[in-house]
Amino acid sequence: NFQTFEGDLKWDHNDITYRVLNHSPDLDADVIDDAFVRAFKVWSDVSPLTFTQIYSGEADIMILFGSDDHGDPYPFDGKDGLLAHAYPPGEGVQGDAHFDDDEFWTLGTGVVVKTRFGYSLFLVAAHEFGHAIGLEHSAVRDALMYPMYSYIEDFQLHQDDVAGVQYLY
Ligand SMILES: CNC(=O)[C@@H](NC(=O)[C@H](CC(C)C)CN(O)C=O)C(C)(C)C
Ligand SMILES: [Ca+2]
Ligand SMILES: [Ca+2]
Ligand SMILES: [Zn+2]
Ligand SMILES: [Zn+2]
Repeated sequence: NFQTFEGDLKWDHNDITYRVLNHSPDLDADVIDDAFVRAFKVWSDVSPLTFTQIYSGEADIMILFGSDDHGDPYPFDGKDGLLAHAYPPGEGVQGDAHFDDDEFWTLGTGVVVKTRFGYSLFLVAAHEFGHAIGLEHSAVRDALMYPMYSYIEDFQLHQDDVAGVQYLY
């Protein structure tokens, strides 16, 4: 029982672009970029969507790290609590994904110790990108689109998530 946004907001094109506006100091820039590539692949593997990184101009999905007030009406809240947020498909800020840089961002795989004390950028990004392509939250506890973060070692997209994206695209 996935949910879409009011009126089934979706992209009117399948070749979606994204741009990483800045990087968190917690991880190397290429590690961050790779986490985003893997998070987009979660969705492109089960839909006709493709995600291409651009390095200038306006992309569909503009990605940034910010803390507290970061230029939109939804300020972050310091360490823990709200980890990130993203807007459903559309023009301008729609489709964009923002990550709270007061969190300690770690890898989605690898040193579990670090992940125990941090949040997996891969898992959080995969959730945010779900919103950015039109999925709202799911009530299924094991679904990626469930509203609460939980660290999963070997991540698998839940059938509920797949049903949602395949319903839209
Ligand atoms: C650890 N903190 C949490 O679990 C918090 N949940 C989040 O920050 C959501 C993102 C997670 C699911 C990656 C916010 N969200 O839905 C963005 O699209 C609270 C449940 C405390 C709000
Ligand atoms: Ca946008
Ligand atoms: Ca926070
Ligand atoms: Zn924001
Ligand atoms: Zn969410």
